[in-house]
Amino acid sequence: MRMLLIHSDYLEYEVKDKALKNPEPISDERKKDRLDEVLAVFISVEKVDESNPEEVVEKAVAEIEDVVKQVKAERVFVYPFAHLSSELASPSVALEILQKIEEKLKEKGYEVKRAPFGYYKAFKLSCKGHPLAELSRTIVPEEGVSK
Ligand SMILES: Nc1ncnc2c1ncn2[C@@H]1O[C@H](CO)[C@@H](NC(=O)[C@@H](N)CO)[C@H]1O
Repeated sequence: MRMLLIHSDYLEYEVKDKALKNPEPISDERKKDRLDEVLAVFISVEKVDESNPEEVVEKAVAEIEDVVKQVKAERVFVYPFAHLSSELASPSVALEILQKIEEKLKEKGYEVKRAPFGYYKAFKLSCKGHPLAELSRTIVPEEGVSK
Protein backbone atom coordinates (compact mmCIF):
# COMPACT_ATOMS: atom_id res chain seq x y z
CA MET A 1 0.00 0.00 0.00
CA ARG A 2 1.21 3.50 -0.85
CA MET A 3 -0.12 6.51 1.03
CA LEU A 4 0.34 10.22 0.36
CA LEU A 5 -0.71 12.27 3.40
CA ILE A 6 -1.41 15.99 2.95
CA HIS A 7 -2.35 18.16 5.94
CA SER A 8 -4.81 20.59 4.41
CA ASP A 9 -7.00 23.60 5.10
CA TYR A 10 -9.62 21.71 3.10
CA LEU A 11 -10.20 18.94 0.58
CA GLU A 12 -13.29 18.98 -1.61
CA TYR A 13 -14.22 16.62 -4.45
CA GLU A 14 -16.94 16.23 -7.02
CA VAL A 15 -17.70 12.92 -8.75
CA LYS A 16 -17.52 13.16 -12.56
CA ASP A 17 -17.63 9.84 -14.44
CA LYS A 18 -17.39 6.16 -13.69
CA ALA A 19 -13.81 4.92 -13.79
CA LEU A 20 -14.82 1.28 -13.26
CA LYS A 21 -17.65 -0.73 -14.82
CA ASN A 22 -19.11 -1.26 -11.33
CA PRO A 23 -18.08 1.64 -9.09
CA GLU A 24 -19.17 1.82 -5.45
CA PRO A 25 -22.88 2.75 -5.30
CA ILE A 26 -23.15 6.22 -3.73
CA SER A 27 -25.91 8.43 -2.33
CA ASP A 28 -26.49 11.92 -3.78
CA GLU A 29 -24.82 13.57 -0.80
CA ARG A 30 -21.60 11.69 -1.50
CA LYS A 31 -21.39 12.96 -5.09
CA LYS A 32 -19.82 16.14 -3.79
CA ASP A 33 -18.27 16.63 -0.37
CA ARG A 34 -15.73 18.64 1.60
CA LEU A 35 -13.84 18.56 4.88
CA ASP A 36 -11.99 21.48 6.47
CA GLU A 37 -8.88 21.21 8.68
CA VAL A 38 -8.21 17.72 7.41
CA LEU A 39 -5.49 15.15 6.89
CA ALA A 40 -6.09 14.00 3.32
CA VAL A 41 -4.82 10.44 2.82
CA PHE A 42 -4.49 9.37 -0.80
CA ILE A 43 -4.22 5.58 -0.89
CA SER A 44 -3.21 3.09 -3.58
CA VAL A 45 -3.91 -0.45 -2.41
CA GLU A 46 -1.36 -2.83 -3.94
CA LYS A 47 -1.32 -6.45 -5.09
CA VAL A 48 1.00 -7.42 -2.25
CA ASP A 49 -1.64 -6.25 0.25
CA GLU A 50 -3.99 -9.02 -0.89
CA SER A 51 -1.90 -11.57 1.05
CA ASN A 52 -2.92 -10.10 4.42
CA PRO A 53 -5.56 -7.35 4.22
CA GLU A 54 -6.19 -7.31 7.98
CA GLU A 55 -2.53 -6.61 8.74
CA VAL A 56 -2.32 -3.89 6.10
CA VAL A 57 -5.44 -2.19 7.53
CA GLU A 58 -3.96 -2.30 11.03
CA LYS A 59 -0.62 -0.84 9.88
CA ALA A 60 -2.28 1.85 7.76
CA VAL A 61 -4.52 2.97 10.65
CA ALA A 62 -1.49 3.12 12.97
CA GLU A 63 0.47 5.24 10.47
CA ILE A 64 -2.46 7.58 9.84
CA GLU A 65 -3.08 7.99 13.58
CA ASP A 66 0.61 8.74 14.12
CA VAL A 67 0.55 11.54 11.53
CA VAL A 68 -2.82 12.89 12.79
CA LYS A 69 -1.24 13.29 16.25
CA GLN A 70 1.96 14.85 14.89
CA VAL A 71 0.20 17.48 12.76
CA LYS A 72 -2.75 17.82 15.15
CA ALA A 73 -5.29 17.27 12.37
CA GLU A 74 -8.93 17.38 13.41
CA ARG A 75 -10.32 14.92 10.84
CA VAL A 76 -9.28 12.47 8.11
CA PHE A 77 -10.25 12.14 4.46
CA VAL A 78 -9.60 8.63 3.07
CA TYR A 79 -9.20 9.10 -0.69
CA PRO A 80 -8.91 6.12 -3.10
CA PHE A 81 -6.10 7.05 -5.50
CA ALA A 82 -4.93 4.54 -8.11
CA HIS A 83 -1.89 6.62 -9.17
CA LEU A 84 0.72 5.89 -6.51
CA SER A 85 1.60 2.39 -7.72
CA SER A 86 1.85 0.29 -10.86
CA GLU A 87 1.01 -2.91 -8.94
CA LEU A 88 -2.60 -2.26 -7.94
CA ALA A 89 -4.78 -4.64 -5.95
CA SER A 90 -8.10 -5.75 -7.44
CA PRO A 91 -10.89 -3.20 -6.99
CA SER A 92 -12.87 -5.54 -4.71
CA VAL A 93 -9.97 -6.05 -2.30
CA ALA A 94 -8.99 -2.37 -2.49
CA LEU A 95 -12.50 -1.17 -1.62
CA GLU A 96 -12.74 -3.60 1.29
CA ILE A 97 -9.42 -2.41 2.72
CA LEU A 98 -10.34 1.27 2.33
CA GLN A 99 -13.73 0.69 4.00
CA LYS A 100 -12.00 -1.09 6.92
CA ILE A 101 -9.51 1.77 7.34
CA GLU A 102 -12.42 4.23 7.49
CA GLU A 103 -14.26 2.02 9.98
CA LYS A 104 -11.26 1.55 12.32
CA LEU A 105 -10.47 5.26 12.36
CA LYS A 106 -14.10 6.02 13.26
CA GLU A 107 -13.95 3.40 16.03
CA LYS A 108 -10.97 5.32 17.42
CA GLY A 109 -13.16 8.41 17.58
CA TYR A 110 -11.88 10.35 14.57
CA GLU A 111 -14.19 12.27 12.24
CA VAL A 112 -13.61 10.48 8.91
CA LYS A 113 -14.94 10.70 5.36
CA ARG A 114 -14.05 8.43 2.47
CA ALA A 115 -14.24 9.63 -1.13
CA PRO A 116 -16.23 7.36 -3.49
CA PHE A 117 -14.43 4.40 -5.02
CA GLY A 118 -14.31 3.73 -8.77
CA TYR A 119 -14.95 7.20 -10.14
CA TYR A 120 -13.11 10.03 -11.83
CA LYS A 121 -13.38 12.97 -9.46
CA ALA A 122 -12.50 16.65 -9.60
CA PHE A 123 -10.87 17.79 -6.37
CA LYS A 124 -9.47 20.89 -4.71
CA LEU A 125 -6.92 20.69 -1.95
CA SER A 126 -5.24 23.42 0.10
CA CYS A 127 -2.00 22.09 1.53
CA LYS A 128 -0.88 23.89 4.69
CA GLY A 129 2.77 23.85 3.62
CA HIS A 130 4.39 23.32 7.06
CA PRO A 131 7.33 20.86 7.27
CA LEU A 132 5.12 17.85 8.06
CA ALA A 133 2.27 18.79 5.71
CA GLU A 134 3.39 16.43 2.92
CA LEU A 135 4.30 12.86 3.89
CA SER A 136 4.28 9.46 2.18
CA ARG A 137 4.20 5.97 3.69
CA THR A 138 4.64 2.50 2.19
CA ILE A 139 2.99 -0.42 3.97
CA VAL A 140 3.58 -4.11 3.20
CA PRO A 141 2.31 -7.24 4.97
CA GLU A 142 5.05 -9.37 6.63
CA GLU A 143 6.54 -11.90 4.21
CA GLY A 144 4.42 -15.05 4.40
CA VAL A 145 3.21 -14.29 7.92
CA SER A 146 -0.48 -15.09 8.06
CA LYS A 147 -2.66 -14.29 11.07
N1 LIG B 1 -5.97 -0.59 -6.02
C1 LIG B 1 -6.68 0.55 -5.88
N2 LIG B 1 -6.37 1.43 -4.91
C2 LIG B 1 -7.08 2.59 -4.79
N3 LIG B 1 -8.13 2.94 -5.59
C3 LIG B 1 -8.47 2.07 -6.57
C4 LIG B 1 -7.76 0.85 -6.77
N4 LIG B 1 -8.30 0.20 -7.83
C5 LIG B 1 -9.31 0.96 -8.26
N5 LIG B 1 -9.43 2.09 -7.52
C6 LIG B 1 -10.52 3.07 -7.67
O1 LIG B 1 -11.05 2.93 -9.00
C7 LIG B 1 -10.75 4.07 -9.79
C8 LIG B 1 -10.19 3.62 -11.11
O2 LIG B 1 -8.96 2.99 -10.92
C9 LIG B 1 -9.79 4.90 -8.97
N6 LIG B 1 -10.00 6.33 -9.22
C10 LIG B 1 -9.02 7.20 -8.94
O3 LIG B 1 -7.91 6.87 -8.54
C11 LIG B 1 -9.40 8.66 -9.13
N7 LIG B 1 -8.37 9.50 -8.52
C12 LIG B 1 -9.55 8.99 -10.59
O4 LIG B 1 -8.44 8.58 -11.27
C13 LIG B 1 -10.13 4.52 -7.54
O5 LIG B 1 -11.27 5.22 -7.08
